[in-house]
Amino acid sequence: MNANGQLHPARSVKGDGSRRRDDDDVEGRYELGQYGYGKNSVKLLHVCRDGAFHTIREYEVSTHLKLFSKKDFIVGDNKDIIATDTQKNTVYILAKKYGVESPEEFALLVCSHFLYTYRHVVEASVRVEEYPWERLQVDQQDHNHAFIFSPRAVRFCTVTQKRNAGPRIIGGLRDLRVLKTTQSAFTDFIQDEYSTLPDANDRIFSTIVTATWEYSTANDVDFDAVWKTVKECILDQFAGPPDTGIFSPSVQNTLYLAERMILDRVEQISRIDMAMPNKHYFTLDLSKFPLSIIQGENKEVYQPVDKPSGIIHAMLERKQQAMAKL
Ligand SMILES: O=c1[nH]c(=O)c2[nH]c(=O)[nH]c2[nH]1
Repeated sequence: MNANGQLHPARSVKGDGSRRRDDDDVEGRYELGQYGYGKNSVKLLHVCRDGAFHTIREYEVSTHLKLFSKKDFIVGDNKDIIATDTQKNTVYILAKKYGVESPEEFALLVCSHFLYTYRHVVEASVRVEEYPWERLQVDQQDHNHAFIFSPRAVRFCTVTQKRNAGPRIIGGLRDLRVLKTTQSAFTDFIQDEYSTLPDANDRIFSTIVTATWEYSTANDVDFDAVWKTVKECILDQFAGPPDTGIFSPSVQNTLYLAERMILDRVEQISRIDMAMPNKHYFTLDLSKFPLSIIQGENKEVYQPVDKPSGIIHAMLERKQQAMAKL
C-alpha cells in the first residue's frame, strides 16, 4: 500500500495526477498502432491429489498485456514494464494459490489478476491451450494416477479483458481429424469450361475441424461440459448414427448443421466460427489397367492428397432479438 492508501498505485500517473505524454513520437511524424507484449507458452502441469485419486491438467499459458503508456517502445523507459518473466511467475503462483480449474476459468483469473494488480494495464489477454490427457483405463476401471495422451482434439481458449469492461471469452477446439467412407456426395455444382471435377455420389469425406466460439456470459457456465458438447455436436453432424450414418451433400452443409446444433444446445454461446478443410481422397481411375489386375470398379484404393485442400468456413451467430430474450 502506498502513502495515499492506494493498494495498487497507477504507475503511469505522475505525482501531480497528470498523465505522462512522453509516449508520442518526438517529432510527431508517426503513430504506434496495435502494441503489447507478454510471455508465450508457459508450460504448467497441475496435479490435484484427492487421497490416492489424482487429477491432472497440463496447460500452455500465454499472457499478453497492453499498458497505458507506450514510453517503453518510444523512449526506452522501462518503468511501467511488468517483465515477461514476472508474467511467467504469476502464472505459476496463481496456479499454486488457487488451483487450476478449466482453461477458461484459469484465463479469467490471470486476466483479472493483472488488471487488478497493475492499474496501468489497459488490457490483458490470456490464451490457454490444454494438453489432451485422459485418465487411463485398466480392465474398464479408471486408474487412480496414470494418464494417456489422447490427441483427438486440442482444446484452447482466449480471454481478453479491457479495464472497466467485462471479459470476452472465446472457447476453441482444433485438430479434430475425422474421415468417413460413405454418406458424402458433392453434385450439382457449376460445370463450365473451367471444370473437370465430376459429380460424386459417394465419396470419402475427411476434414480437420477448427472451431472457436464466443460466450455471452461467464456466469454459471460449465466450460468443461460446453467443450464436450461442442465436440459431440460436430461429431454427431459429421458421423450420424453408428449403423446408418448421416448424409452430407457438401462440407458447407455439414459445417452449418454442426454450428446450428451447437447454438441450439448451448445457450451461453452467442456465436460460433468453424473451418473445415476438405482433405481430398481422390478416386483412382484404374480402368485402363488390364482386367487381369483390376477386377471391376475401384472402390478400395484412393489417393490421399494433402495439398491443395478445399477450405470451408462460416460463422453462425444469434440474431439480436434472439439474444434479447436470453
Ligand atoms: O463439399 C464440397 N464443397 C465444395 O465447395 C467443393 N469444391 C470441390 O472441388 N469439392 C467440394 N466439396
